[in-house]
Amino acid sequence: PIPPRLGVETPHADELSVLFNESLDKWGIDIFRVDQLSNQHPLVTVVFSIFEKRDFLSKFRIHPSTLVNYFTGIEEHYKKDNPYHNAVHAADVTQSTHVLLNAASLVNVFSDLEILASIFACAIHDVNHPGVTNQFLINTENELAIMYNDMSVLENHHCAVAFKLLQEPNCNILKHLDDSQRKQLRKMVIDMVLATDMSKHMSLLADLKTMVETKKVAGGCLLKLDNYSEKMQIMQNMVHCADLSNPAKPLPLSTQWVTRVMEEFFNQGDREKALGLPVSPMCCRETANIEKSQVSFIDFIVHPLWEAWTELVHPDAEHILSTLEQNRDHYSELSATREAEEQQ
Ligand SMILES: COc1ccc(-c2ccn(C[C@@H](O)CN3CCOCC3)n2)cc1OC1CCCC1
Ligand SMILES: [Zn+2]
Repeated sequence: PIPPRLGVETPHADELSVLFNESLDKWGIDIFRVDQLSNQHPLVTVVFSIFEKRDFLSKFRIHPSTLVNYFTGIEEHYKKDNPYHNAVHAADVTQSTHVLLNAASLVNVFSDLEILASIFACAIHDVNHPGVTNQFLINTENELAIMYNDMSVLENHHCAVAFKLLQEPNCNILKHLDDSQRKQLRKMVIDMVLATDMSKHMSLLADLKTMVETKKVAGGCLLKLDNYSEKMQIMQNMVHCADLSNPAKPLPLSTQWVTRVMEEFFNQGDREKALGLPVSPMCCRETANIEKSQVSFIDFIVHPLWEAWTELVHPDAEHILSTLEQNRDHYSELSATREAEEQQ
């Protein structure tokens, strides 16, 4: 059976294809509207549409129904009752990376296989996320922490689940890649997904800054990426940027992500309290200052990363960095007024 266009059955197919025709390649597509219009299959439809746009079905000889089967399986393994780490987040990171890959200074930098690996890595990067942090799994001696010896527990799990699902019937989208391509793709996906572990953030950013410094000296061209590790560094930072892109999206989207992530963190805080464990930072619903936390998250983590990325792909990400800076000022003003109110 030929799968439906856009990869999903929905009464809103016309509206959804108009939305994709206008905004699939744009920073700031309303991914929450994609979730609604796709009958709650945001990841399948985003991946299907990107693969079609990039002609990956013919380039890699992927049958449409195999693509739909596999990413429907992946989507089902994203926990729907996670407020944040669910299939909408996966669709958001995937579509965001699709846009970043279109930067003029990245044209001809990546091969089709590297682009396939990046899109695939985003789609699966948080699959079967339990809605709690690595630290929580370690503190509660969760079976996943035991399985992965406390090392990048979530990220190892996401990768393993994704590759295991490839072995389900009619799900092997990599069937027609040759052995070398499949081995290369598997390594690239593992390298990118493991790099989404926030504990790797500082070293990833330091390497990116070094690369930007040397690139500036070498006359600003990115094309001279001759080894795997330099190319992978850029791909890892690109996916990490997309994973931390919520504060850099138009404000109406950014605020919805803040509400969702805080609800997930507060649920974790409730569980820590019930277990008599110390409540993790920003996870206590009674004391958290949401706006203030966003300002520090942006100032210490997100802005330094996007500043480095913007320099690397100059001038293609300027508008993203300025949106981030405007949003930061919005949260900062909000937190100042909230503090003033609390004084009265
Ligand atoms: C839109 O804002 C966010 C979007 C995504 C995230 C995010 C995703 C994964 N992580 C990694 C944490 O799961 C791991 N941390 C280790 C420290 O304890 C808290 C948990 N973080 C965080 C965001 O904001 C934070 C929550 C309040 C301000 C900062
Ligand atoms: Zn993520």
